[in-house]
Amino acid sequence: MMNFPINQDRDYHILVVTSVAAEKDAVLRGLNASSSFDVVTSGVGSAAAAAATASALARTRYDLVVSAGIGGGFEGQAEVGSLVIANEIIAADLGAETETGFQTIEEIGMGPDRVIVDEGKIDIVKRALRSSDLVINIGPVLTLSTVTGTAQTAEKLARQVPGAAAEAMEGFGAATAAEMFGVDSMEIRAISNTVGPRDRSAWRITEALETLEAASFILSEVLIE
Ligand SMILES: O=C(O)c1cccc(C(=O)CC[C@H]2O[C@@H](n3cnc4c(=O)[nH]cnc43)[C@H](O)[C@@H]2O)c1
Repeated sequence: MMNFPINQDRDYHILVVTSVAAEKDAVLRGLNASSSFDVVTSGVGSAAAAAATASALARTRYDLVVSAGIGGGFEGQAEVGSLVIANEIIAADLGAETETGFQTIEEIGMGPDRVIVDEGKIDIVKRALRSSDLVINIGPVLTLSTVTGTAQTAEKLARQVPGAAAEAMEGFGAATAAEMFGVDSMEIRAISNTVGPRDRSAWRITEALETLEAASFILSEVLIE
């Protein structure tokens, strides 16, 4: 079994941030009481995720923060039931509206619009997850304040971030808090729905939570206990 390149002197300690209790429960079922992980529920949105992450990091030393939950998959990039591992965690609606269109926070010179995930960690997780039945996609995961509800917005976001794999609402908040504490972060999203016209009845939440549980089980196995 492959392991993170960790400090062998002590346990590697990971904080998992989920938005709602059902996601936390799925992660906990998968982790099977592993002592290397703490799982918290932040509430929905980037601000809640940042606050919960910072609060946990201020109390306890962690080596890695993982924003985990269900998410929307971009058509042709991540199908319902698959798992997305973020290589970039992007604040896709943080910026300014201009006469010529949306400009990101980075484009208007107000700070970075993304957190780049360490490639080595993605590789370890990806290889571990490959031994499972899960369908894995790696790509940018967008953090939005509003769930996309039209084909037009889905297309706009796909143009704005070529290769965007998924969208959710917490990743950038958790990753920014982690960065401020000098801690690496990742984001994993189990795809419950396709990004596009709103149809909440089509969300496959049970299937996505099963994917999240299975991914969490494998994550717990790639760590040294
Ligand atoms: O109703 C339930 O049983 C239930 C169980 C687990 C999770 C939920 C949520 O509604 C989670 C909200 C959470 O999901 C993310 N999400 C999911 N799909 C999208 C999307 O298409 N666009 C943006 N975010 C999405 C998001 O991170 C929310 O915080 C309900």
